[in-house]
Amino acid sequence: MAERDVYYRRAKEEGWRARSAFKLLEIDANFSVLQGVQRAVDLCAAPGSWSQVLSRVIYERSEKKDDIRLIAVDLNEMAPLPGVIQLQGDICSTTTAQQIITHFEGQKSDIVVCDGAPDVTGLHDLDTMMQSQLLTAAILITTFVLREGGNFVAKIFKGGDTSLIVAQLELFFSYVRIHKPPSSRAASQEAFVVCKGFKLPADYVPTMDVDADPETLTPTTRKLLPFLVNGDLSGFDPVDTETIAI
Ligand SMILES: C[S@@+](CC[C@H](N)C(=O)[O-])C[C@H]1O[C@@H](n2cnc3c(N)ncnc32)[C@H](O)[C@@H]1O
Repeated sequence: MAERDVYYRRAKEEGWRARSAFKLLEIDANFSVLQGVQRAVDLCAAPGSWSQVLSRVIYERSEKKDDIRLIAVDLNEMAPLPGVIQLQGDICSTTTAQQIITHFEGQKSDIVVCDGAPDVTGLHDLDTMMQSQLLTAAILITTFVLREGGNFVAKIFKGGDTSLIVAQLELFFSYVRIHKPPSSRAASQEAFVVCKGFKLPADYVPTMDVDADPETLTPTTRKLLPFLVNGDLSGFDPVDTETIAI
């Protein structure tokens, strides 16, 4: 039986909505990203197998079950899951970031995960570019909603500018790894970034407004935003890079 069928069958047997559940379970088994998590944001969540994993693992491990908050966001509607607040929206929109914050009642999340994938065209470069736009949106939302020290897991397409993605994430996380779980099909260009130890650089003020008037941004945000959005390093020099090191 082909490898993918094993995961597909196991997903059916164990009640997961998609075989993707095993990817997050395997990432957690390797990196303990769900340890101690009470609040979680699942970006690009439909049909909901990662939300199921978050819900099951967090409820199983938590001693303060009343204090658990899980938010799932997707463009598409998703069948309800007990204990999961659902937002139907675009992760590239400022409104989505604001709605997440509202649902957490001012508190921040312990983890943000994003398994987002654009509609694949089969054109490798285009697919990789659209995927990295989703990843950028996920990083920008994360700068609003993740607590200091929190974790981030997101899908990437390998073969894009992986080193640029890692450089972007290292601005915000003390630990960044690229990982391909065994349940991710070998032929797929998909992999995951696993990041821990979130910290906003000093003077970085979160924004989703990638076209913001530079004059309205703090100096650090003004320098980092072009880099985050399109990898433009022209605003950097070695001194600047040291200044923003976290
Ligand atoms: C691979 S599926 C996610 C599977 C999910 N992690 C699970 O385990 O069930 C990718 C999802 O990304 C969503 N998506 C793509 N672009 C999006 C965007 N801009 N905003 C929100 N969701 C998006 C799609 O609607 C799709 O449901």
